[in-house]
Amino acid sequence: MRGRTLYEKLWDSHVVRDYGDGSALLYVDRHLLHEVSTPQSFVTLRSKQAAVRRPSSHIAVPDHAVPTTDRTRPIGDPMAAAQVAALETNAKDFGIPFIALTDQRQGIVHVVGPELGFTLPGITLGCGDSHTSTHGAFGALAFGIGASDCATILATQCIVQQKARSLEVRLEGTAGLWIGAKDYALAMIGRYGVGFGTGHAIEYRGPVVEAMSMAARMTLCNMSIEAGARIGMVAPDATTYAYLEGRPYAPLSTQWDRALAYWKSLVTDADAKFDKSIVLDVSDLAPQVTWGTSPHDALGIDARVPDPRDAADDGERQRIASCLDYMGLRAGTALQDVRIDKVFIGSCTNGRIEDLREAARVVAGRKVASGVDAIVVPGSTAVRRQAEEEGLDRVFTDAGLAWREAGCSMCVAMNADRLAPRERCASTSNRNFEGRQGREGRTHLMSPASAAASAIVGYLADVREIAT
Ligand SMILES: CC(C)[C@H](C(=O)O)[C@@H](O)C(=O)O
Ligand code: SF4
Repeated sequence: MRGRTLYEKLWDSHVVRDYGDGSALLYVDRHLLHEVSTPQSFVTLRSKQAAVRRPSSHIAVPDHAVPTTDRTRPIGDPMAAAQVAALETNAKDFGIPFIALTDQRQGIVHVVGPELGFTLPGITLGCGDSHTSTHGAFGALAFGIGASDCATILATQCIVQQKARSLEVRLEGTAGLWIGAKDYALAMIGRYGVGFGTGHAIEYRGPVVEAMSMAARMTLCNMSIEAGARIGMVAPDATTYAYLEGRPYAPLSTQWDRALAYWKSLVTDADAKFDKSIVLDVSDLAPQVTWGTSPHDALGIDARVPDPRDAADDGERQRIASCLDYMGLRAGTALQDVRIDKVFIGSCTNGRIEDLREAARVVAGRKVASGVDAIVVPGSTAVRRQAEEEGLDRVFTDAGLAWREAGCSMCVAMNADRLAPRERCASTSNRNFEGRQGREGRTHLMSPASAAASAIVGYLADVREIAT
């Protein structure tokens, strides 16, 4: 038998029934729920009078619509309050563990799962959220699902999935100072487009990935969906095990040893074949920033806003022109001459402690440019606490950035943190679609270091020029 990829191993070990047409019924080990994508799932469960088959394999946590200001008061926005209350009621009614807004474990699902050790190598993990690919950083088979799938998982612990093709993304070379996972992800999507991963499960490999922290691997896997891939993975290794050991949901003592022995088998065999392979050399990358309304619109910070007249075809010409119109940009403008109004540091892409440390190093001893409104929103309450222990909150507030409670916040503008029409934001999130951060808001995606540098300069900035 030919060797198998990591994806094939994870797939094979969860098949309950193979339908023989490329699809199979898969067992789902773990499932995360948030307040926005699940109300309908519970309506379905109730209407079918179905129970939750294995309540302990789920965790429900509010994150998308929650306020990032004072948590001691009730949620002011009636819709957000209703969503959070519904999640709590649904969780309680069906016996699912619920993490309340005031709980020390609260945060964005994709930050909380790994922190608790709920996300583990070798498991299947579903969540009604497209950025579930994040959890693949642990060598888990993790994918976003719809509301009806979520009801199916709750009731049966299984889901029908179409087997994906496999795509190897090899990262090679040595990156310059301040260049990291977010830059690699944006560069990859900038080069290959938002569709190159469609229908594929990505496995990130190569020396750059092996040297990455778990936080960086999560950033990379998180962005897979922006390349069209529902799944992004990294094979587990010593970095993964060190991260997980001792976490609340991770196996203990002899179970840990048995798990470790199994996890070590979760690598792509030397003679396995990927359906597609690409190599990205990170050596000469500049910090990446987007100029348009697709993550594909990524360029080095030393570039200029593209000119529609240089486009390869009519379709692209029109797309660039309409992006420039929406973004309020003129062709040929140096990206570093683009003035910003807001800065958002946070999200499930870049809201981890490592991201905040990186941003803090840039702003330490400096001041946010006048007229710029900058917020730092930790990805979880645990990240917030850790940052406070390290004094990062003071570094941020001394520099003039606001220090907030954990949640999705301005990544998706489902709470009060949003852009006013035509406001321009340097953002560490993952999507720059029209209206994503507020109606008519203009988003420029970048790394935490670049967003921090932009906050200081007041323009899209090259972090290499202001920090050492
Ligand atoms: C609201 C939620 C379902 C959505 C998603 O699926 O990803 C959100 O998290 C996002 O990032 O756009
Ligand atoms: S932080 Fe943004 S991308 Fe991540 S789950 Fe929340 S809304 Fe989605």
